[in-house]
Amino acid sequence: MTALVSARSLSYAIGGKTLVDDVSLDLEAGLLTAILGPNGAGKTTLLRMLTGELKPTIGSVRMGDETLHTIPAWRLATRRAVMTQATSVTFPFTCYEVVRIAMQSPRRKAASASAMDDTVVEAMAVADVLHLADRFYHTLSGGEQQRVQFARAVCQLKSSAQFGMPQVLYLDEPTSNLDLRHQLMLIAAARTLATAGLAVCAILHDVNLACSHVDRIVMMKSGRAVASGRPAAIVDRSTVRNVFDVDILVCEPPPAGTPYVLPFTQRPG
Ligand SMILES: Nc1ncnc2c1ncn2[C@@H]1O[C@H](COP(=O)(O)OP(=O)(O)OP(=O)(O)O)[C@@H](O)[C@H]1O
Repeated sequence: MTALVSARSLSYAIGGKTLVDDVSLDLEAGLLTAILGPNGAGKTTLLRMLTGELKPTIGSVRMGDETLHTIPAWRLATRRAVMTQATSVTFPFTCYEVVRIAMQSPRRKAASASAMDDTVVEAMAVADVLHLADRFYHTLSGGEQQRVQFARAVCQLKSSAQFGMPQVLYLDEPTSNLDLRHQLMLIAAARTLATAGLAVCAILHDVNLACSHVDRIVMMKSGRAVASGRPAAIVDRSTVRNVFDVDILVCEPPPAGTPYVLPFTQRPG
């Protein structure tokens, strides 16, 4: 399969500290990839290089046959969307307005007002926030705000689909504030988007959720990718112990797409 995004030998250093060290990965259309690892492992720094927000100190990111940093911002916005960890909105926008902002690309082909509304409504329905459309964003709970941000990212890509370019969706800890049902809903929505042809890349902390729902996992520790591949191929007792310093009691691969609970115990000493 051809990679939509190809990162080679990415390193990022600041103030004499190397945050990401020689990481290579491919993101392919149709696949949901999770980046896992402990706090401070370099996951967000890696994601920010993949999205183009940070320029690697060493290495390069290619999107299709172009180098990421040569793609103009307006065109990049039609090809990749990013849901960041926390997004505050200063002005008293409604949720509908927060999602609709994602459609306001200056190079967007003219669309009728009703067509715009349809895309916003569709994205809000995917994130289960349609019932919050008229609420002020700043009055929502953390989990509700997170789902609105997911809708915003989905809206950005759906409204750019008319350009016919391959698209990538990046999600930085998209389930961190969500209840169990909405965690499963969001990961299922991400999977549906991947099945529809997007490359989806999500930073997750829930190893269970990743094992049962994603196609590929990249495990990071201390800035390096220490394992990558299919969940069943790389998530075992020794990898989890090495990366998270936690012993797994049971590690049975679940049936595809089903949630399950993996009992953990803290390593003694
Ligand atoms: N601008 C910076 N200057 C110095 N250190 C930084 C800077 N940005 C991040 N770091 C450090 O780099 C390391 C990696 O940060 P990063 O946010 O990529 O980790 P992460 O794996 O996403 O962690 P988390 O799971 O906690 O979100 C952390 O130790 C962080 O404190």
